[in-house]
Amino acid sequence: MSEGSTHAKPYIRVAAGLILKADGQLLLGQRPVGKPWEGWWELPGGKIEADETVLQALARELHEELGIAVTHSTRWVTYIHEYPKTIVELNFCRVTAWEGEPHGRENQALAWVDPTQDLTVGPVLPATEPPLRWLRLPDHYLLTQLRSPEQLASGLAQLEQRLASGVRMVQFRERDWPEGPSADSLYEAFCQVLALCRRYQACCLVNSRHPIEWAQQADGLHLRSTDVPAAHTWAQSPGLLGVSVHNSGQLRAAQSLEPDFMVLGHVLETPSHPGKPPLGWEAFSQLAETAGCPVYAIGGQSDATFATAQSHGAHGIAGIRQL
Ligand SMILES: Nc1nc2c([nH]c(=O)n2[C@H]2C[C@H](O)[C@@H](COP(=O)(O)OP(=O)(O)OP(=O)(O)O)O2)c(=O)[nH]1
Repeated sequence: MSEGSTHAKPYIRVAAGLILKADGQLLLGQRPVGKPWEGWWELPGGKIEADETVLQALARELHEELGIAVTHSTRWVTYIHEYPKTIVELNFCRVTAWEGEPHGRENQALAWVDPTQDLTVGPVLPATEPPLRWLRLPDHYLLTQLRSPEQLASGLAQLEQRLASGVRMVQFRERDWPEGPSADSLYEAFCQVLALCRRYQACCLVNSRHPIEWAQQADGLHLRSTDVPAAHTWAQSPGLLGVSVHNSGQLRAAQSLEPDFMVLGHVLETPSHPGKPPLGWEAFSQLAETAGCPVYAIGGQSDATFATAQSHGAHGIAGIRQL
């Protein structure tokens, strides 16, 4: 190393809370005078001490900064951001229950904002922008299963039922369509699915087994893990990008595409992967922690597993049957 060359940047581990009211409002705080980035808005939280877990640090920081006692929090996304002088590992956690009314105990201003709209405060720290974007992702991700022209009408009726009961993100994926994944008859079915999604203001992503042009007509592309290497050579398609992964190698490869989210599984036994051993929740949470973006759990998921999925770091659940 030549004289005067820079030393490695300090690596700071931070726990930051997405404090969410039941109506979706999110709490932001303004960095107080005297701190780096003073006046910028951020998620409440702070540095993790050596002997603390992420959730312990979060609870301590939120008590110190806001005077609240956290009663329910889950890990969400761990995201690494490089600033000019530091590298920050942000352990974003969702906080959905607490005691006390948050108030700035460090002279910081606070604001409840609607994360689905343009922010009424600003600017937010650069590393705080991704989680605000990710919060817009619905927590249920439904995969279609129309199967065949004969079963199309009943498949569409089932899809409409799921949309009517609140599903807001759909992946068009037909593995068994008898005429193949690019057939004209399937394109017609896809157009009907897209129209249904539009009617319910749900977004529709198209699986990469189907023609890329279909994804361009919809709201984004969902890549199979086997299509990740080829995706580097494709022109970037607009909209959301989701990627399916099953192990750490695939997860690393998917990261290079900087997707909006990943789908990881199968977590539990599922009829679509008979005889293949499931990942289980521990492996799921260890892998999800390294993804750097929201992760949906897939495989045996239903409302009965939703809380377990979130307590293992999932953004939400994905599936065909029970969503
Ligand atoms: N709390 C929080 N920190 C964030 C966010 N986004 C982001 O880049 N950071 C960065 C800014 C800082 O470099 C670091 C947090 O450090 P900090 O200085 O606030 O930590 P702290 O509360 O423990 O402060 P101190 O002990 O140094 O006074 O993480 C965010 O949304 N919330």
